[in-house]
Amino acid sequence: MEQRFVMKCGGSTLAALPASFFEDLKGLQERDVKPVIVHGGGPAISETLTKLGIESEFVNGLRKTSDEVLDVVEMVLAGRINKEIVRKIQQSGAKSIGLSGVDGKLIGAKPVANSAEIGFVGDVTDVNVAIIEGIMGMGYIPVIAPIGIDAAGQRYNINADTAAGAVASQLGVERMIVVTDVPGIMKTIDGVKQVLPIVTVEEINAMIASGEIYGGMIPKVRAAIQCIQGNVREVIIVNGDEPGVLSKAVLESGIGTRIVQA
Ligand SMILES: Nc1ncnc2c1ncn2[C@@H]1O[C@H](COP(=O)(O)OP(=O)(O)O)[C@@H](O)[C@H]1O
Ligand SMILES: CC(=O)N[C@@H](CCC(=O)OP(=O)(O)O)C(=O)O
Repeated sequence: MEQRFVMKCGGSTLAALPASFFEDLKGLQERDVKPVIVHGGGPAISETLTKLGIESEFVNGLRKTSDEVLDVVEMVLAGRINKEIVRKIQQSGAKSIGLSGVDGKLIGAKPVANSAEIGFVGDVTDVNVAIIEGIMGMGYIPVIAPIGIDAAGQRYNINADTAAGAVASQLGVERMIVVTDVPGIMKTIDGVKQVLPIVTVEEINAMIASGEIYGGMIPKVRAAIQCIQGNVREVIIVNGDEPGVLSKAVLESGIGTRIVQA
């Protein structure tokens, strides 16, 4: 039976993903396990902003986004990174279509609560699920850049973990896989730093409060909590470097960190 999952690929790991990662993805698709990809690209955006001499800063993990910054975010995410992923999937022999949340009003957005401080950063209001399902129905893997749009046509920069969580929730997939540059949520126990195989919402909240979860891990766990409080069964955080990581996450257990309802 067909099984669908959302995969979020972080900018921390994208450039380093080996060809075998995309072959693994193709293998899953052949087994009727259908992916939808939402990607980030934070480091590439920062690099391009620096090259262009445009200042940018993060406030609580979100990039302060002026109109000028927004142009660069869209150019890098919807242009370079999105097409790079589509090309790599196609090289593996699978079919793929890349688009941003602006295309077909795929990701509806509104300004975040503190937009007066951080500018054109958005929260997701709705996801045009029919477009994603249409692309999947034609046998293509959708690759989505996290730019949103509101009814007036204004664009917003959306954190990629947040966008992926919203897509997973609204598609009603069984699982979301978050591919990043660490093997899961780490915790130091008895002086030894280790990956937690499974965590609950309560444990995550305690780890944020204690500072054991910080920085880029925060939007991931927040998006995960939102997902599993809806009808997504589990969110798995894994390292893209690990050989065969996707099939291990989907078909087996015992890889990365699983975030589940208590
Ligand atoms: N408890 C934790 N376990 C693992 N990584 C953590 C933890 N808390 C914070 N992090 C940080 O989160 C980073 C991943 O987030 P980020 O750099 O934003 O990646 P991505 O580009 O994949 O979204 C890790 O590299 C690590 O520095
Ligand atoms: C609002 C906001 O911060 N948007 C992010 C979008 C990209 C992203 O989230 O990329 P990663 O997954 O690689 O971090 C940014 O501008 O960097």
